[in-house]
Amino acid sequence: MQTAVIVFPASNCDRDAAVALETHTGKAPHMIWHKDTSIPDDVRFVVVPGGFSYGDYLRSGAIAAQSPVIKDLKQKAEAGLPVLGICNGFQILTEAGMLPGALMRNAGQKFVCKISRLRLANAQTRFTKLYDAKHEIDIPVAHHDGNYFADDDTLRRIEGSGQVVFRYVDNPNGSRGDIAGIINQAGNVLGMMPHPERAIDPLHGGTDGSNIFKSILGSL
Ligand SMILES: NC(=O)CC[C@H](N)C(=O)O
Repeated sequence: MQTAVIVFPASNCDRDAAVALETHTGKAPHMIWHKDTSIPDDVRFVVVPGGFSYGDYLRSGAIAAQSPVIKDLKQKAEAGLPVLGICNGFQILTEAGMLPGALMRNAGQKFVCKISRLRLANAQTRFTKLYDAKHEIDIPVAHHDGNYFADDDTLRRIEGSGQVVFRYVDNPNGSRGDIAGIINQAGNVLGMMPHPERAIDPLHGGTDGSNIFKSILGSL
């Protein structure tokens, strides 16, 4: 199955995302430079990877959200293409208006780099259906702007419609509602601050991230 990773200036988790996709599909993804204006039609799943696109200037993800390829990504996502935004990728998807809310500076003002324990807030999405809803999972985080914010109305709406997918057990960044990951209303765009692509091999210290890739790829 053909997948793709979008690469921005100063993406640094694009290779990890590519390894995760190749591990789960047996096929190398297309690496799509952000200046490309379209995503090839054979692509069935896109990862917007982590990193420090444009040096995190202005706001993390704000400049990358204006990249030419985002227009086509938006159109294809609206038509149903599944998209996973990881860390800086999540920031880019919120800045592009593809997911609600914003990622602000961590409450502690420091970069946080550790394994975080997550609860499944919704184990029935296309990205999480292979998880046991009762299990907690360990996935690494590495960010300075992971403090999820949404206004009260938005928060009520996403909580009410099952769009909160992951919550931190031990909130490392001050996110409202301990939110670590959310999905769009249509259920095909997931954004999360933790890095599932860094938890797919026992050599990573754990494989709890694998089921995200298996769930979404298995749904295609
Ligand atoms: N690992 C990442 O993607 C980091 C995201 C972003 N640059 C931040 O520090 O918040």
